[in-house]
Amino acid sequence: MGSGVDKSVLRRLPKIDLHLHLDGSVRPQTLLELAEAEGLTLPAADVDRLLPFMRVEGDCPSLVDYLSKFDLVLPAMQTAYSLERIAYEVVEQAAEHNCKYIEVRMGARLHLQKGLSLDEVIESFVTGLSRGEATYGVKARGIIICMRNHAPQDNLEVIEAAARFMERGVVAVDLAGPEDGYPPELHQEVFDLAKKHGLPFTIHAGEAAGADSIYGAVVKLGTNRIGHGVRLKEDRDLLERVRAERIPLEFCPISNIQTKASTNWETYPIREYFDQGLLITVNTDNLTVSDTNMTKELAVLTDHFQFTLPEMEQIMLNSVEAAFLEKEEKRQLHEEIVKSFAELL
Ligand SMILES: O=c1[nH]cnc2c1ncn2[C@@H]1O[C@H](CO)[C@@H](O)[C@H]1O
Ligand SMILES: [Zn+2]
Repeated sequence: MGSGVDKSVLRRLPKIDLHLHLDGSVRPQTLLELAEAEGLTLPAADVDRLLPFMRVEGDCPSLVDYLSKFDLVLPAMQTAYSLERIAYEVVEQAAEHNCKYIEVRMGARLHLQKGLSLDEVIESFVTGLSRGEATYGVKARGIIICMRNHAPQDNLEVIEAAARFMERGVVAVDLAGPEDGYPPELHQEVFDLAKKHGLPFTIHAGEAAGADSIYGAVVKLGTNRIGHGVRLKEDRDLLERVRAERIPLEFCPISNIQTKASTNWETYPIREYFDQGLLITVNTDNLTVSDTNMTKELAVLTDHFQFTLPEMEQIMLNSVEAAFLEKEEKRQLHEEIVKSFAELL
């Protein structure tokens, strides 16, 4: 198997990661230090022993099981200092894999447990991203997540807060969390408000639930992008519409297998969708929880799906098209990707 792409080349390729959760990407060493400073109890006192509690190991039965991993880190993400630091370190980790542009997402309401306001949470987050961008030269923007299991009323406040940061690094909003039992339509009003503010959005759909969930996101809510969308092939008409409208799919291969969006690589539809002309992008989802990075994700493409370097370049250019950036910023990013690939090929 494999398409003969040299693994050392994969790390050096220029990359874009559009689907990356802040709380799923905390370094274990950072969690240890934050817990120590804040007097929080952890199940282990060193990195090696802590890691199994932070990432999915072996078989993970479902998305709900996967999401339980986030309970461990959230208590240590309740201060301006920790949010700023973790955001900065996500940019640092992206730089290690030659990412040129990343969109990092966070559920603002998950960080209110120690008295921070929504605005303070978002402020700390975008400050960390900009400090990371200034240090590492990785362009970093923020997406603010509404949780599907939170009341729409609470999510309306999240949208209002996100809108106040549109000039300071927030480029979009999202809907995440447990998919079964929480169809996108529950939050129709929330995303209508995002539209009113001119805030684009992406919706997690077609990961744990089927094509109905993607239908809700695309047809009812009018989403700009789809988080995952793996199960799109269950509705051929909808697939055709997503293709024709060039609605990007944010695939996260390693996470998608862990959460059982597909049971194995044989049934994972990335090659099929790519060849059909869907706007496929490849992303990490959660660096720590999924024990991944962009180099590993690209290795999956060569090892299991025989993607060639020019095809990987196309995937990165799809990400440029899908990015929540202004036209001129996209033009520059496009140029940078093409130039770096030309130097490496
Ligand atoms: O793959 C995913 N699907 C759905 N929800 C997710 C995924 N990864 C993380 N989160 C959820 O988003 C919250 C904010 O980052 C996390 O706390 C987790 O509940
Ligand atoms: Zn996600």
